[in-house]
Amino acid sequence: MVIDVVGAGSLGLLYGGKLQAAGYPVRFWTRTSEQAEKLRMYGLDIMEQGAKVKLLPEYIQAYPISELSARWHHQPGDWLLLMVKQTSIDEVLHIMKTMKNHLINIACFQNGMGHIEKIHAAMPLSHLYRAVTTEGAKRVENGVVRAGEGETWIGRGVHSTALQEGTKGNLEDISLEVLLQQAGFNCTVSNQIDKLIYRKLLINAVINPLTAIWRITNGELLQNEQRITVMRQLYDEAAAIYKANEIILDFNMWEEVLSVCRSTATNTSSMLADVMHGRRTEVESISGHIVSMAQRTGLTAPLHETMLHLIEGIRPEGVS
Ligand SMILES: NC(=O)C1=CN([C@@H]2O[C@H](COP(=O)(O)OP(=O)(O)OC[C@H]3O[C@@H](n4cnc5c(N)ncnc54)[C@H](OP(=O)(O)O)[C@@H]3O)[C@@H](O)[C@H]2O)C=CC1
Ligand SMILES: CC(C)(CO)C(=O)C(=O)O
Repeated sequence: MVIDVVGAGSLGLLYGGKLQAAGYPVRFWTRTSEQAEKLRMYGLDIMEQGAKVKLLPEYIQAYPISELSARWHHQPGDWLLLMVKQTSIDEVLHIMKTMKNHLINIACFQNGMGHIEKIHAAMPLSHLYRAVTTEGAKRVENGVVRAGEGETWIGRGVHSTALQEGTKGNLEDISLEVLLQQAGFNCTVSNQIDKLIYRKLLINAVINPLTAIWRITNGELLQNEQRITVMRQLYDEAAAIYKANEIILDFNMWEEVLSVCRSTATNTSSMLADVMHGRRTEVESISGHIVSMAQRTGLTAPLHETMLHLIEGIRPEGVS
């Protein structure tokens, strides 16, 4: 059993680190040789609930992504956990192009939408799984902090590679579920993964751009009426677009949005973190996706489109 973790950032280090700590061989694939070298030299600290687990350097397998294809052909992995951001998907797929004729079990953890179609086009023989998680991971010097223990759901969305009932895919679902459970994640296989993805998309589309524009934590969104009014307007616009696209969510989504703000009150949203570090954000796959969904059904999404332009407009200078 070999698990490849592509992208050794917050989520990659948390999942990869905990899988390795549970005894599964993990290979980390990093963007730079420097990060791979550092992991091999210092090991990896995983901090959760005030305790620290140290993965010793001699047990760490970390390599630059440029070596993925050659090493994978020499020793194929059983699972590939794709843990880069939406903004790095094209680059990673370009690097993986010599692996396109292989069947690889790929679990995709990205927030936002649009990546599965791209990955499917580039890796047509692979089995693609969507993963949604409410874990909170934060990369720190030589390690990662599990900021909030959440839930992880995995499944095959309707847009993923079609698999017939009873084929290997179902067994693979279970095996990844078990691996993640043994590593200490609250993980379930879901046959409603698309619903969960759309649920997360709506939450991200309301919370992320506003926290990034106002530079506030998720909890601070609820601290005055003006903020809640704009959140509600974004929510209502998205809800109408979901309805037109026949996406029915069973949950009371407005309550869910408020509840996520409360349960992650002290979080810096991922979009705010990206803006503050001058990185590209995932806004195109979040607000941009809501705009595309509106266009598909002859609607408009003026508020989400404005969010898209406001966030994209922060680059290239950034905001100090
Ligand atoms: N963090 C969290 O708690 C959660 C994150 N997510 C989602 O998970 C995804 C990953 O998020 P997160 O871990 O926070 O992001 P990070 O930015 O912390 O990690 C992404 C990692 O990918 C690396 N990377 C970029 N390009 C490449 C490449 N070409 N090859 C290999 N590695 C590459 C980056 O390297 P470098 O640093 O060198 O640029 C970085 O280490 C996002 O879509 C996010 O929305 C979902 C739920 C929770
Ligand atoms: C749920 C939320 C808003 C938590 O911070 C998130 O997913 C993000 O920051 O991207």
